[in-house]
Amino acid sequence: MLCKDILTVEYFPIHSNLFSDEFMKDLSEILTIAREVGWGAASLLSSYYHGTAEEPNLDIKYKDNEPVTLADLAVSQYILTKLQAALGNEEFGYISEETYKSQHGQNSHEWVWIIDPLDGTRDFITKTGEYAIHIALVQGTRPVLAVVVIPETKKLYYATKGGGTFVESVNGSYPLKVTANKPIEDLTLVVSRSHRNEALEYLLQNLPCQNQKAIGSVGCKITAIVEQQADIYISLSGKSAPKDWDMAAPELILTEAGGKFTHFNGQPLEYNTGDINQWGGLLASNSQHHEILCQKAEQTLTKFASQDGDYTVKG
Ligand SMILES: Nc1ncnc2c1ncn2[C@@H]1O[C@H](COP(=O)(O)O)[C@@H](OP(=O)(O)O)[C@H]1O
Ligand SMILES: [Mg+2]
Repeated sequence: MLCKDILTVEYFPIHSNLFSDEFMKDLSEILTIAREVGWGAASLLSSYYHGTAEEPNLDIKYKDNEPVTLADLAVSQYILTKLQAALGNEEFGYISEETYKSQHGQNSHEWVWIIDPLDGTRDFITKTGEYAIHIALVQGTRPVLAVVVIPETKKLYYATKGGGTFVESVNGSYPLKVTANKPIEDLTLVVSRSHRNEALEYLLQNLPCQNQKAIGSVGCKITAIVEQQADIYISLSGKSAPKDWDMAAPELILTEAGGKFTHFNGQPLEYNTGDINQWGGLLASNSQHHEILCQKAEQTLTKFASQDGDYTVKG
């Protein structure tokens, strides 16, 4: 496992030309750092999950109705400290779920790390095992590098823009590609266990794919798709919305494996725009029937809105 201390890694400059050879070399060096940080973070998070941490008490508090534990805070600090020690603050900005304040708005750096130290905190607390660590590097508004770690399966997924998706475990590292050859009725859809609302329930009941299962954490849902245990993920905001750190890393892991991840209207997701919320309907798939499912989701929501005048994607 790659868990060696990265504090000694030398600082190296970033080049703004995304597809130059020099940049690709730098991106692969940055990926090595991000993977090491991912494994280290997984080991720390797992120690809280299994009660072997020095201070295993989770001290659960609630912020905007979402639980936050000492594990979220400790892992956030670990990831930020390690990345900043290796890469500095001059060329990179850092957004972590646990340090972000809504008044921060848009980070002015071209290169911004977007970090969710513990995605699926509710599942972490209720011990379903479905929780993940997300680390994404965004250039402008789009992800170029991603690491998603699932501590309970001891698997780390990584992707770079144009470089494909890989899964790493004690057995080594393998490329992952999704395949698509099922009729729409046979697709398996994964959805949140704990963030559901009336509009989402209505949508789920009216989609052509009725094989549906609840999984905690966006990272766990998306990796279920790249592992071909599921085909589609749908997210629909209500009074609150998922955030940039929930989506940025999982999105690149899926799209580099051949999947698609868009708003229901087909538009790509954007990150670090100044509004950290990912409002509206999002559909992730292994690419098959993506457009038709997006259309059906939009039509179904329009029908729902005509029956329930109160519904809007923000409220
Ligand atoms: N409607 C919503 N409002 C706020 N956060 C949401 C949300 N839907 C999903 N999320 C966030 O997305 C992550 C995965 O949720 P779920 O397991 O329900 O799919 C959680 O992140 P955190 O655990 O990092 O807070 C959760 O807070
Ligand atoms: Mg999250």
